Amino acid sequence: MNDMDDVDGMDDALALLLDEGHLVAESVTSPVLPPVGGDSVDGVEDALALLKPERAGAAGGVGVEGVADAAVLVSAGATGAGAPSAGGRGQDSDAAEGVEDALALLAPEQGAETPRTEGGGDGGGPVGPVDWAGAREIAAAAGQDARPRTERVPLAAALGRVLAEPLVALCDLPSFDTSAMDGWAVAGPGPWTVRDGSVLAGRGAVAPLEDGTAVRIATGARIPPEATAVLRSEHARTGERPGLLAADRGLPHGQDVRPRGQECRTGDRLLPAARVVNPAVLGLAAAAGYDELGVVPRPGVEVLVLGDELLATGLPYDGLIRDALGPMLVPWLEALGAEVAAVRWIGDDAGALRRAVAASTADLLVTTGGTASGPVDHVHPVLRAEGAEPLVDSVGVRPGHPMLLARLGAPLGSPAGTGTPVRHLVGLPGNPLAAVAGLLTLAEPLLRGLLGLAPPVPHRAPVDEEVPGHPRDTRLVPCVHREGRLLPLRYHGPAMLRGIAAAEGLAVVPPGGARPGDEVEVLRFPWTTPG
Ligand SMILES: Nc1nc2c(c(=O)[nH]1)N[C@H]1C(S)=C(S)[C@@H](COP(=O)(O)OP(=O)(O)OC[C@H]3O[C@@H](n4cnc5c(N)ncnc54)[C@H](O)[C@@H]3O)O[C@H]1N2
Ligand code: MOO
Repeated sequence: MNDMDDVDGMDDALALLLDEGHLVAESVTSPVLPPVGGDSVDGVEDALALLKPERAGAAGGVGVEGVADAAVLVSAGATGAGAPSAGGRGQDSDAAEGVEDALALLAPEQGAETPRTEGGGDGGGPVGPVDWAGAREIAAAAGQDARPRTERVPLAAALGRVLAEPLVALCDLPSFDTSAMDGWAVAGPGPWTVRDGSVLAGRGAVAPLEDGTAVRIATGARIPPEATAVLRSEHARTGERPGLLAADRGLPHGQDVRPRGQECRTGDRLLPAARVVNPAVLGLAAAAGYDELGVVPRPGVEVLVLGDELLATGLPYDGLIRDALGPMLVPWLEALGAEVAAVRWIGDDAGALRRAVAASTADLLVTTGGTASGPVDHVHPVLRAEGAEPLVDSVGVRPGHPMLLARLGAPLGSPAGTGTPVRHLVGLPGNPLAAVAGLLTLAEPLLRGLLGLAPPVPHRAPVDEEVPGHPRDTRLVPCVHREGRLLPLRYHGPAMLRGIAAAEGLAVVPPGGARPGDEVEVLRFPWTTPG
């Protein structure tokens, strides 16, 4: 049992906070956490990242902790074969690879910056590894390159959509001179002779008001022609002389009259294109005469979930596990503005994957799993067979580095020639946190581009504590905000979901890590409010 569970009323997210920055050691050695066998490769890399300052002679305890962490990780991996809860088979080889990877990272030439490759590559060859920021730029540009389209939807269906064209006033606002208050419309200086009747909101034309006269008027009613001001009821004196109205203060010309066109004139641009329609925009559009709005069509997305090991329901058994990505990605993609047309469970069948890719008419295909080079990792071979153009093929980011982006040809059976829509495929790694990293690194900028949205203004915040980095790659770490500072969460291993489920976003930790107080970018989740 996790001792955190004992703390009554503790916020779920806070319960996941890292203690004293022991990101790596916590996930491997803590007696209250299950051992994490499969993460030993990443773990060793992370741990060795901690060694670097020590080797470079940096002062402080980080390097010392790093040494301990690295030793713990290597021994955990090496002895893991005998510990069923640590993953059982495969531990020895994981550990060996881990050590090799780790040693490779220590070599000076390996410590060099990941080369940043520009989009296009040399004659369509693999484009990668690309650094994290570069990958996002390529994805955004790929989306922006797609042909802009517009569809008209009724106002009630436009919430959350993106304006495809500027919102232009279809009428003056207000569309007639309007009384801003309940009281009397008056003509000229007082006192005024009161005319019979009342002018109410929503009524048709009213007779002109003669100089020296007044008529009762309601807020929102049309100002009678020739009226010069509105006298509020509470400022009026009546009864001093029958039928005569006076003001208890000066009444400037135009007082409490909203003149026609005060807010806008017909044809004025009220909002630029590419604004997300929120409830206030709907109100403005309605006031300005709109019954429907021209919005950018939601990019159509198909999700192809790969892997023979996946179950749709029930408890894991016999090496089978629950599909965590189908249930997570559909609403997440929709929150990013996509319309998910289908989720298909393809298994590890290369032929089925190729047929699904070839036939799909979606703007974006998102695959999960199968991005690496294992015996049943079919994404790369299928893309090659389909003649797809790789735009990004692996990214300098942890987790998620095998993620990829490719431009696809026309769907099967589509007429040759003009009008062929551009289709893209984002390949997400199978490990769930790695898949989220791919979603936010490649799919989100691509979708924003397809929607005509500019890249978001980066949100930055200082980290509350030391966050270890990878020596060459960016790290994406689940985090929460507390009092303006970012706290990284534990359970951040590539195969884990606990951290991300409690998180408000992913902290973008630069190569080498972040020191307490360093500002880092945060990729906020669509459902978290700015803070
Ligand atoms: N020789 C190497 N092997 C691996 C490398 C590498 O660099 N060299 N990278 C590792 C990393 S990092 C990742 S991430 C994975 C990426 O692998 P794939 O994209 O091919 O994913 P799979 O092998 O299909 O699955 C990985 C892992 O995730 C689980 N998974 C897959 N789909 C789901 C799902 N829908 N819901 C829940 N879990 C899922 C799957 O069972 C595996 O455990 O490759 C490493 N290997
Ligand atoms: O760490 Mo992998 O990069 O789990 O995606």
